[in-house]
Amino acid sequence: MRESKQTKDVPLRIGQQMTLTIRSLGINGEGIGYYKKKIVFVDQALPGEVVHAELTEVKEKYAHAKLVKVVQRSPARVQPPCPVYEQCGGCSLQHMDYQAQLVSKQELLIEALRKYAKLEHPPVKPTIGMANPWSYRNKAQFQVGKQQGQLVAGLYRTGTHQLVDLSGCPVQHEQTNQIVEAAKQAVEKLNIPIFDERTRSGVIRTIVARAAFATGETQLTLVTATQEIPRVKELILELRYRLPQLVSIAQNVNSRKTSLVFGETTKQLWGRPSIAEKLGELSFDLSARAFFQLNPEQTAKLYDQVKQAAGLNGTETVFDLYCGTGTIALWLAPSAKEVHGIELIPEAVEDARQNARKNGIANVSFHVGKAEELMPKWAKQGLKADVVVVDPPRTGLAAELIQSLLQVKPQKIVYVSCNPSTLAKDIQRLQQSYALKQVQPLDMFPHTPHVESCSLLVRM
Ligand SMILES: C[S@@+](CC[C@H](N)C(=O)[O-])C[C@H]1O[C@@H](n2cnc3c(N)ncnc32)[C@H](O)[C@@H]1O
Repeated sequence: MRESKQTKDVPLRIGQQMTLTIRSLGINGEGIGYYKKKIVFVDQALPGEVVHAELTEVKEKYAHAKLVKVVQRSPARVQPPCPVYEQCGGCSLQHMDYQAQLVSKQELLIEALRKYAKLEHPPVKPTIGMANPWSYRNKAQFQVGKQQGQLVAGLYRTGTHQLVDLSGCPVQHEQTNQIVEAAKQAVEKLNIPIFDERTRSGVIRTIVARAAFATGETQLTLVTATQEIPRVKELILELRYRLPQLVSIAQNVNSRKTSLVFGETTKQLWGRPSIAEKLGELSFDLSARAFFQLNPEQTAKLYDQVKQAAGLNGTETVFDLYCGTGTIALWLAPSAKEVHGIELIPEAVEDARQNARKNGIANVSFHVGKAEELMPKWAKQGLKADVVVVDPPRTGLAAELIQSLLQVKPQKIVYVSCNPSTLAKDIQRLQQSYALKQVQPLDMFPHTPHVESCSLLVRM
């Protein structure tokens, strides 16, 4: 179907079919085309392709469409290897060749910096990818349910309550897949009831499997709606028989009506309360609920980029803002005079302090609070940084923090971002006193549209 004059002033409607040329990739991995100047996001369409698409949603400024047919195919189009790729929606770029994914992530950053930071030639480097972009996730956190009498474990299809079975998920590490399968089999064999959200009856809600890549230790946590698990002793024996490499079996109790996975109470059913993991030179004890980055191989590369950008010589005071469990601070501490971290969540700060003790690192301190409140307060008290690392959530930096950075003027700002748009908007504001020297994209989650980057801003 060609764009015709006939339809020029007729509003678009759901169900309408059209032919579009896809110009670029959107932040959620959809192809972007234009129909009479209106932006149309087409799921699973790739840049350079000509596609037939059918509108599924029409808004004032944009529309969404589903792909009906690829008329002209991109050379980057590949057959997605995962059998539930369409239903799951987690890896929405699996239909794109991996090298092309890396290029598109670099382009997304360039586009965002052109649009919001008004930079004609943003200094964005090629994306650092993975040699093997599969089996990279160290943790599976799968809901369980019954479908046609079968026990399934996986994730809900986006926007629905339909569970997609993720047996053998190709981005999960082999060990986490094995743990999930064995846990399913053991629960099924012993007839332990699965939690049913509608009736709010049953026991098992979620299977959480974690593997420590550096040490090979593994951990299983069963999240239950009830305090007790029926036949728990038999269950432990079954799990140990099926998974001889397990180091830790825990139960977390979550009886609330909530979309949060974990409840307040965790009980150790068998083995050690935590597993040992290493990242670079650092050691970690990971308890059932402890946060740890999901792709350790890329995390180490990201932190090396942060270190390189910070360019420390041992004399600097560094702030690690939005520090989580303190891993960036600990990565930098041996090269700095001192590092101070700020993080909103008290449990994460506790973990950060514990991680510092475990690694014998004394020139760090971690503080609970909002970065935008503590940093100006410290400045008033005379504590200022030479280098500030920020790693905010998707929303980017708080306006008060940007203001404080512009007042205190540290020599360097190293900005770790998971959202090109907010990064570019924040850089636009910081540009009055800082020059953007480089942006290094890094692929933390291959086959997903997630774009992580590390940028260096230097005081002018
Ligand atoms: C992207 S994570 C940072 C992770 C950490 N740097 C790492 O590498 O593991 C963002 C963190 O910022 C924290 N956070 C959110 N808002 C904050 C605020 N206003 N001040 C300080 N921390 C905040 C979140 O709790 C979260 O741990």
